[in-house]
Amino acid sequence: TMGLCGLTYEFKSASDRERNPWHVTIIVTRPEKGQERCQGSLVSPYFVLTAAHCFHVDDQAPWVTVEVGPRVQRKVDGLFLHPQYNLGGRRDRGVPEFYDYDVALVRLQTAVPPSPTTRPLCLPCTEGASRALRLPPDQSTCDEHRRLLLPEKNLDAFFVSPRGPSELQRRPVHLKLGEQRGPCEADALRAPPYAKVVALEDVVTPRFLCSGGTEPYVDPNACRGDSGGPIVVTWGKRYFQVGVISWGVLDVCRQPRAPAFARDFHINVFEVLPWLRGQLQDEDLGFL
Ligand SMILES: Cc1cc(Br)c(Nc2ncc[nH]2)c2c(Cl)c[nH]c12
Repeated sequence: TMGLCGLTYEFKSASDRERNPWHVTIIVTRPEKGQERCQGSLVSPYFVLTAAHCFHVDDQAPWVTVEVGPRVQRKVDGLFLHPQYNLGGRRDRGVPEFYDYDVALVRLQTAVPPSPTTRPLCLPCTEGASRALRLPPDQSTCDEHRRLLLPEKNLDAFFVSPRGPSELQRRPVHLKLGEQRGPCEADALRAPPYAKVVALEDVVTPRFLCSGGTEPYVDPNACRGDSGGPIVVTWGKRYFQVGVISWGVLDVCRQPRAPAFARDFHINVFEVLPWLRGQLQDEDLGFL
């Protein structure tokens, strides 16, 4: 059974890591090619969930390290990209970068034991999430988790951006799951790389959640370096992962006044559950 996922220390003097103990940074150092950074979330003692586009098909586990704390880097012994992720899969339709199924799991060489600064985020449709939602056994179904965690309306959520060596900043966003979903998704075609795309469905698939824009609130935008980080929703005092940051329309993350069509797209964790279940079957998470 999963320990206490999505639990934080939020007292006044708590550190950024005590408030976001699931947050990790992934560092890919390719021989003669420099470094690439992404964010990720601890989802079990051995596994980190991130974006598949953080890796190239020929990347190898020894080139990847996971920073679980300031100056604490862990080695990796496995990279598992979603089998349906294929960045070049729709070039024939004018889509230079196709981010469908943009998720990956990174296996650490040694387990990260739960501590005040390291603790997994709750994955929906697991026993740990049911306990964190305080659901009785008969209501502990994946459909019930989805109904509670992803209601069809504008939904408060947040992502975490590293700001400086050991500072983590929560950025509040609104997932457009109600009637604003259509307009949010439609802005995908304003992304310069998608100028030649004919049909919205060629870029935005049912796997995506959409955030950003200025209505009803001005949402911050993710930076490319935020890719792979979790989109988190709160239930009571516990935290759940509903998305993985994938891509955005404009790279305007540090500009204070982004245009209303600057949207960000995230992979919906509920849409990749069969893959998560398969990859994490030995992690004792108790998938429902
Ligand atoms: C967070 C994030 C990731 C990626 Br990958 C980007 N790259 C991109 N988006 C569309 C096509 N390519 C962007 C951009 Cl652009 C803004 N934010 C991004």
